[in-house]
Formats: sequence, structure tokens, C-alpha cells
Amino acid sequence: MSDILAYPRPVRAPRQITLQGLWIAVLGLLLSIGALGAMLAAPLLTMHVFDGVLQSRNGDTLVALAVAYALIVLLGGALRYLRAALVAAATDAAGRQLQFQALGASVRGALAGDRTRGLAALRDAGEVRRLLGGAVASDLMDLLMVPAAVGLLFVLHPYYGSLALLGCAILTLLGALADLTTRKLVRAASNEQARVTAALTGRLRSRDMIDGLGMLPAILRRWRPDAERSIEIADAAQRRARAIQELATFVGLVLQMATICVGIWLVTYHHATPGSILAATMLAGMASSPVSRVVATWRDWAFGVVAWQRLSRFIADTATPAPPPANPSAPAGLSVEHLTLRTPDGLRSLVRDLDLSICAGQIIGIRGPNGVGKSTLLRAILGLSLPEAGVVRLAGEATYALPGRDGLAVVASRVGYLPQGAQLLEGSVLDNIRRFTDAPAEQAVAAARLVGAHAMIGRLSDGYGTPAGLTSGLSGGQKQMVALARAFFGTPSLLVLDEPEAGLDANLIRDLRAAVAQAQHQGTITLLVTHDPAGWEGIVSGWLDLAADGGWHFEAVARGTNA
Ligand SMILES: Nc1ncnc2c1ncn2[C@@H]1O[C@H](COP(=O)(O)OP(=O)(O)OP(=O)(O)O)[C@@H](O)[C@H]1O
Repeated sequence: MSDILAYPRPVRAPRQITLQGLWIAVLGLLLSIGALGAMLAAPLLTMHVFDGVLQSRNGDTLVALAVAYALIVLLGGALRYLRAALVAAATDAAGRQLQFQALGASVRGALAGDRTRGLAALRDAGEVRRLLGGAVASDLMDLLMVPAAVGLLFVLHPYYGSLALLGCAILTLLGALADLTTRKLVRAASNEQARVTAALTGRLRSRDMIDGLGMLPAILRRWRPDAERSIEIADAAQRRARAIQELATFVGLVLQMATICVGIWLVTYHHATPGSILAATMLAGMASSPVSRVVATWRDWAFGVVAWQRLSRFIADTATPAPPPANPSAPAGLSVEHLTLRTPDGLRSLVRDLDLSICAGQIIGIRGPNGVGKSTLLRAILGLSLPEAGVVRLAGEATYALPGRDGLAVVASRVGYLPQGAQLLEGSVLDNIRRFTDAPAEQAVAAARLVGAHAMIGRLSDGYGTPAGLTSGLSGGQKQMVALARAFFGTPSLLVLDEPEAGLDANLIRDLRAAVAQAQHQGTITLLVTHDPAGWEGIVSGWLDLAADGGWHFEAVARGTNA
């Protein structure tokens, strides 16, 4: 029982620092230091040319210094290029991984009944990828330049150093001010944008219904004030960020002018050489520009960070829960142990403490009034949603662990599922039946024959190559038949059918019942929800009745099923 009590407990998505990531960081740092050295050498050489060569008027020295200057600048450029390539490769890989994680989380979120947050997560992943793909990592590495340039300025003269230090401190304060004054606004704007877009996407999903009932103008009218509010908040954050950005540019200019003035004063009183003015101006620019760049792109950073935090939360919320350990002594069939379910929003209790043990080859019919929790029970049995308590095992293994183990191939070979409303995906009829695998077409045809869909598919414009999915021209009943063939594909050991007769004519319902009976002979366990129990009499091995108060009653009909 202890594993049942401990289950389910969501685990957080692991955050690992890989050896490869560490190598990339070290290499990026070394390249940055190399480029930094080359860039810092340039002002010093300039100073040397100005002070030494102009006074001595030695042409050979000038040529040698010019060549050295060119080499240093080339070396700095090459190192920066290499660093940019390395950073781009690393951030591209990280961005792709993040996109895949977001996609996985979106699918898990959708399975748990939350599609809109999944769509927002995909957009957030795009935002973070855009940020990573920009100059963010390079800008961060360029911050190394600040202490190095300020240090050199102190070597030239403490006045130069102090001035640069003051300038950088003011720029950093401006960055902090930007963060303080707009952080809340940026967070609110980003969250509001995500919410408004998700709400509209959710409402626009049922295209036919919206068009059919002429609801589009009303939906857009409702959406508009929310959208305008979110744009207003984003604009306010933008205005503040821009003002601070302008101020940062101004501080950078003042720093350069002040450096020249201090230089002239130092030269006048023989504390420094004229060349030092040039070198100091260049170094002051090098010290302040990385800080200015970070302040200038701060708004992108802030939006990216909010998107990243929201995405991390979503990934953690939808992380695959730690499965309970396999139970080798559990019966070979399907066992439902102390299963308690709630509605997806967690507000209402549905089935309570359900215990069932179903052997291979048994067919269990599930009955109950609308909204009692039949579909929710099927989804929990398949491991698609988390129960409040309890566990469902197929051959000793928690069904919740199935999708996470070997990818979907494991589930595809063991489970057949017909959800309510068919839910075909964009792709051909053949692709849908064979679940987008490369399985031989004959297997898909066999499944279609079994459920009586083969003749109907043959009459379609392009047979098995006919497009299915939302935009297809298949009728509701045709979609249901393709979805049934998909459920029966590959002789699953567990077949879960949610109102399989929906939309089928009398002949097809007869074929369906024959298919279920045939699967029974192959040892398949079938669970089916039906509102027409009379039609399944003589086929089912037992009935599970669900009551509105969470109670349940199991009645074996044939070949004794233990409850
Ligand atoms: N996304 C959701 N958020 C909140 N409650 C939900 C959600 N989806 C379903 N429910 C509630 O969960 C309960 C069980 O739904 P479920 O679809 O399992 O019922 P059902 O017995 O299959 O109904 P029907 O026979 O009408 O198909 C219902 O009362 C429904 O209102």
C-alpha cells in the first residue's frame, strides 16, 4: 500500500550541467579573454604610435607598429568570430532542446485537458530561443571587458580609472533602475499577453461552430479590451525602458567627453602623455559599451526571463510523475487499485476507491449518467491523467509509467484507445490508422477490415491516402471508423473505447461488436463506455456502474471477474 499512498507525486524537471556545457563555457571564456587581450592592446599601440613615432618621426617603426596593430586587430576579430560561432552552436542546441521540452510539456498538458497553456508554452520557448539566438551570451561575455579596461585606465592614470569607474557605476545604477521600475510592468504585460492570446486561441478552435452560429464578431469584441489592456501595459514598460536607454547613451557620451577633458588637463600639467588621451578615450568606450548594451537590451532580457520562468513552471507542472515501482506479484491482467478520481480542475470528486481486477480476454462495459466520470476513468486507466489516489497496473506495471518508458512505441504496441470525438490528426487515413509509425500498410488494412472500415476507406477519393484530421472532408461517422481502426491496430493487449458506437450505422455497430469479440479471443482486455448497454448484452464479461456520488458497483456477467 505504501507506494499507492506515495503516488502520484510530480517530480521537477532535472536541471543538469553537462560536461559538454562546461567545456563550451570554458572555451567561450578562453576565446573571450584572447579577444579581450587583442582589443585592449589596440589602444596601447595607438598611444605608442602617437607618443613615440610622431616625435621620433621614424618611418620603419611606424610600419612595424602598423603591421602589429593590423595583426592584433585581425586576431581579435578572428577570436570574436570563433566565439560567436561557438556561442551560436551552443545556444542553438539549448534552444532546440528547450523547444522539444516545451513540446513534450504541451502534449502532456493537453492530455491533462489544458491546451491553452501548452500553446503559450510553445510561444514562450520561441521567445527564449529568440533571446538566446541574439547577442545575449556574447554581451554577457563582453562584460569581462569592463574590469580589464578600467584596470588599464588606472594604470594610465588614476584619474582616468576613477572617471571610468564612476561612469560604469552610473550605467549599472541605470540598469538597476530599469529593472526596478519596469520589472512588475514587464511581468504583467508578458503574462497578460500570454493569457489573452491563449483565451482567443481557445475560443477560435471550434471553427465550424463559431462560423455556424455567427459568433466571431462577439468573440472579437470581448477579446479587444483585454488585448488593448495588455498592449497598454507593454507600451508603458517599453516607454520607461526607452527613457532609461536614452539616459544610458547620454552617460556614455558624457564619459567620453569627460575623459578627453581630464586627459587635456593631465597633459597640460605633465601628468600624462598626449597619446594617453586617445588610448583613454578608446578604453573608456570599451569599458562603458558592454554595460550600455546590457541596459539597452534590458527589456528583451526581462521579457525573455519572464517567458523562461513561466515555461519552467509549466514544464515542472507537467513533468512525468515518478511512477510507483512495478509489482511483480500483481495479476497478469489489468488491476485497478484503490483508484480515486477528481474532475480535471480538481474541484469535484468523481469515482472513489475503485478496486477491479480484470483478466486477459475480458470485456468490461462501463455505464452511468452523463458527467459521472466515465471518460475520466478511462483516461486514468490509460495513465493519461493523474488520479487523486491509487494506481492502475497492466501486467504489474503502472500504466502511468508506460508513456515515459520507451517512448510511445511501447504504448502503441500494448494499448488501443478510442477517445470521445475520434480526434484524428492531420495526415492521411493510413498514417492515422498506423499511428504515424512505419508499420506495413497491410497491418493498417487488417485493422480497418476488422472494424468494417475497409470498404468505406476504399470509396474515399484517395483511399488510404485521403487526408484525415480537422481540415479533412471526412464525415463524423467516417472519422469514427478510422479512429476505431486506429484503436484496434497492432492487436493491443488493452483496448479502451469511449462510446465506440457514436455516429455509426447499425451495420457498422454490428461489425464493431464482432471486432471486440474477436479481440477477446486474442486475449485483449476491453473496457468500453456505452449509453446502449442492451446492445452489448451477451458480449461483455461484466458491468461497472458509476454513480453520481462517487460510488460504484461491479457485476460480473460471465467468466467470473473479481471485484
Ligand atoms: N476540463 C475540465 N475542467 C473541469 N471539469 C471537467 C473538465 N472536463 C470534465 N470535467 C467534469 O468532469 C466530470 C466527468 O467528466 P467525464 O467526461 O468523465 O464524464 P462522462 O461520464 O464521460 O460524461 P458523458 O457521458 O457525458 O461523456 C464532468 O462532470 C465534467 O463536468
